[in-house]
Amino acid sequence: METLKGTVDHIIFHNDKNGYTVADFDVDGQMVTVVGNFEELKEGEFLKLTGFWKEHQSYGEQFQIESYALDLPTSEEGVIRYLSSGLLPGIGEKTAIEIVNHFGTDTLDILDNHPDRLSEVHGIGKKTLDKIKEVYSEQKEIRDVMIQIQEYGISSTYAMKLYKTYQSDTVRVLLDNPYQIIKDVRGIGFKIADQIAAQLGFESQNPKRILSGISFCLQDCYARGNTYMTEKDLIEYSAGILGVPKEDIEFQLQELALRGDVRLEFIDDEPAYYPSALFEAEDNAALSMVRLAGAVFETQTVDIPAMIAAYEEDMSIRLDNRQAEAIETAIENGIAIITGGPGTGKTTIINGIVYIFKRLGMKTVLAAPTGRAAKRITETTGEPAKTIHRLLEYDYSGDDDFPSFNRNEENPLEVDAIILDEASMIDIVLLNSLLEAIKPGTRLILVGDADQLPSVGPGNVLQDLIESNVVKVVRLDRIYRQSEESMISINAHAINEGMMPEINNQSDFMFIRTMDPDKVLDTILDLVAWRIPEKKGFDAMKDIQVISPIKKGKLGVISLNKELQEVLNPAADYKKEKTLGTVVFREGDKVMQIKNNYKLKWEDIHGFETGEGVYNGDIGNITRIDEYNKTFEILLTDDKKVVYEFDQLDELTHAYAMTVHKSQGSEFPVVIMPMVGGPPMFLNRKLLYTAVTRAKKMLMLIGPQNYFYRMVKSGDTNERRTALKQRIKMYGELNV
Ligand SMILES: Nc1ncnc2c1ncn2[C@@H]1O[C@H](COP(=O)(O)OP(=O)(O)OP(=O)(O)O)[C@@H](O)[C@H]1O
Repeated sequence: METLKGTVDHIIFHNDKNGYTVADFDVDGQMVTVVGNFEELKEGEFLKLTGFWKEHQSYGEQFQIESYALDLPTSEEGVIRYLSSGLLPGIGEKTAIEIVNHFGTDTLDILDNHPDRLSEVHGIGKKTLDKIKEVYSEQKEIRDVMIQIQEYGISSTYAMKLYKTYQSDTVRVLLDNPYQIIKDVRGIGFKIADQIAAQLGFESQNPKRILSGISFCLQDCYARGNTYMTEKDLIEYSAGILGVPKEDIEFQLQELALRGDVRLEFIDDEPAYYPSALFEAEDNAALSMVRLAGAVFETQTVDIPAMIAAYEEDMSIRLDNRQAEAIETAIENGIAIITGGPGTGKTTIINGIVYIFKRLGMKTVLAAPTGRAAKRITETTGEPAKTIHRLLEYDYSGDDDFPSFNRNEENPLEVDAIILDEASMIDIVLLNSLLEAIKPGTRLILVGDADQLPSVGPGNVLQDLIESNVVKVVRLDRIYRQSEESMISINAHAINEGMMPEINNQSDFMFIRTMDPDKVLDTILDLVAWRIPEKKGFDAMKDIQVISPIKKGKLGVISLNKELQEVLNPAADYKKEKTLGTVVFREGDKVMQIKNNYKLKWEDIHGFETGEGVYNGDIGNITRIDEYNKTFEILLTDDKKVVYEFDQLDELTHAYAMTVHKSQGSEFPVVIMPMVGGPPMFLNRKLLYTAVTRAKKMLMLIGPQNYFYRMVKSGDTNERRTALKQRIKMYGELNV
């Protein structure tokens, strides 16, 4: 390792997201290029850099920075360069020389301790002096704090993040409770805070450490979809992570419960802990469910069979008994659940309910947990559907994990009925928010496929509701989309029942058997880029979607995206590119929005319509990268043009391939999926069933057949620890 001392002369490049910076650095008048990760670097700063020299293919010799610290120059020449670097307002080279001529090597000491003496120098008036004093003292504070925290061995990147949050309080906060930074500083989790604490000399049995470690374990539990952890599991897990005796965990758990951070409950006679917010969500949701389900509607005056008959006539179909029962149940009850596999008529029933409610003069809204799903429902029903976040008027300023909404108990939705499609995707927190905004007398109809993967967020909502036996459930079981040539629906139903489907490569459900992962990859690339577009006329970008059960590895989404980009949109001189970390975004790329952004503006390219809101799962193509304005232009599949700033790039990912979880709620003409091996916890029947049901016209599975077989036979090993079912039963029995 070497050290360099000098002034930041010019920042050539800075990536706001990961801090990657390239700069010209002035070492005693000699310019060198330095590269490294900086939270924020200012031109003019004097730094001590530690790192090593390396040769870059195109740019020659560069200094790669491992760590840095703010420092001060010692030579007169260095001080002149430092003062005139632009860091201090009103000081150019001429004034800097005059200052140093006057004070010599004491200059910085004068600035630190007797800044008023600067007025002795010709050309520095009161205004300039005041400004210099202000900026210099800010600089000094940053320098002092940074020097102090870096002495504890905290890396420069974290040191700057900490300083930005706490400023002059940084050291005090760190010494008092380094675990506090997990809550306050974005991007710092338990593991980093724990390392910092160790460097500060915190013992492993320090109560603050144990409290924070338990919270981390609980958080990890709900990141896996559970709402609680049994006491036994939580103690074992925490003791393992923290490396302390179980008794220490038990003791601090009581402390957390006393503080109200966690909630102790007995579930099936076993003690269990919830993060308090999740307990509230689950318990409130259960209570609201029971209350809504208990609503009685006067429907004697409504001739339901006649209304159904009118709908049948208008649509020229004949509903089967279950379908008719589904509509009746929705009309007669406060809550109804309508569940069924693909092609069993869920959309047909939604249309029927909307049709009848309209005739009854009822105000009805359609909603879905994701933007993609809402869009699809709008397309299939012809009725406008909203995301739940939109419906409830999401408050942007809040925390994404526990969102707050303008529609709530005090300001409920003024509607007569809410139909929620893709209900399997709703998590417990969002369900609770929705229920809070529903006033008595409003009907709630949940439509979905209970056999699909549960929500990404915590809870197992749809299945728990069904199993509670308190809410009315109708299961649609007859498949209508079953024309002779369509094996996708038939096979999806077979998979769902744990039976090996019939595979006949003449149908729309195909399986290509290949053992070698390299071959699987080659086949996918060949199919997407050439064979399917040429032989079947599907568009490689628009119609074909590759999905994968995994993110990492050769057949994971990250690698597939790189490979598919290479064949579908290779680099070319005329295509501009922008790199984010290791990902290259290129004009022409297929990309996907990965979070809901309700403020992002769009413009319909066919008309003058404009609006706001681009949703998690929206797909489009990069049509333009504009280096000058630092923007990206994206054309979404529904012909909306959206302009992103460069610093919003982390809201996008390539969409040549996506995970099965991400594909939930969307459908594609052609779906291609590699078969990969892995634990049944992740690779199970539900996942396969969800993947298969994404395909509308053609499905191709590629890989070893035994992986396929294992998934079909694996059953539902994805059991989550949730207690919505038990709570609904309990409140139901209490007759609240
Ligand atoms: N009772 C019926 N008689 C005749 N055709 C029906 C009947 N019910 C549904 N269909 C037809 O079956 C097809 C599938 O129905 P629908 O789209 O409502 O099912 P779905 O459950 O919403 O499917 P998916 O979840 O796969 O989108 C449609 O073409 C629909 O018109």
